[in-house]
Amino acid sequence: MPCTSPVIVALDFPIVADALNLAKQLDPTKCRVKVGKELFTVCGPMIIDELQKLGFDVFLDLKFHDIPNTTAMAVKVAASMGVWMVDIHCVGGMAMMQACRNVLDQTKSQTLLIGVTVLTSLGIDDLKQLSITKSPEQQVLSLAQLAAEAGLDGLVSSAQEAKSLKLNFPHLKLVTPGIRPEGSSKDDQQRIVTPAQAIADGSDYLVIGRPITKSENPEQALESILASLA
Ligand SMILES: O=C(O)c1cc(=O)[nH]c(=O)n1[C@@H]1O[C@H](COP(=O)(O)O)[C@@H](O)[C@H]1O
Repeated sequence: MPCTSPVIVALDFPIVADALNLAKQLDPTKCRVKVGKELFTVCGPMIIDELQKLGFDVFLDLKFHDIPNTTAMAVKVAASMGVWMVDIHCVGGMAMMQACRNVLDQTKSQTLLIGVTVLTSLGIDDLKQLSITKSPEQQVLSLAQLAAEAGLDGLVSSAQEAKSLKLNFPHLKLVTPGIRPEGSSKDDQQRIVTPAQAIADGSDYLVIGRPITKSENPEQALESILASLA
């Protein structure tokens, strides 16, 4: 059965057995899974294969950012593993984003190409330190414009920007981390939104890690998030 759930569970683990143990507690019709830098660095492509065998769509979140050729070749290899979604940093620039778009088009890949705008761990003061004088929302919208022109399939941002992004870029998929159910710890995230609010504001996919993976009962945590969306 294809997955219609908006939830993507971030499998941020340093040990492959722990990641697979968590995945086995989840139903692939009720969520997708994300493999990020920690898990991929420890175990490489085998984890993609294992999760696909369990029936999951996999978002390979390595946030590629390099010169255009290097990034495009990395995206090409990622897509050849049959991942559902892959991401790149929009700040890599137009030529880099276009090179990634072209390589996926040339190989007729179905993998969704998503551009990371402003990380959800960053607030206005962090942007100032980076000599960015725009607000997070203005910066997200500027990068989204470039991503749209480059032909990307979607964007990663906080759900705090979802309303304006959906209004301006209705054809782009919005992937929003920094999701925190009411009362849960903010951890290192700054621009947080509850699951229900994120969906109400136009998010297509909610990336959720610790509120599910660190819960005593991850399956129940996922169920209660899904129930809050119903
Ligand atoms: O690309 C991402 O997935 C991502 C982008 C972003 O701006 N913020 C962000 O938190 N993420 C990822 O989303 C996940 C969030 O995890 P939790 O904070 O535990 O819910 C982590 O795996 C992050 O790497």
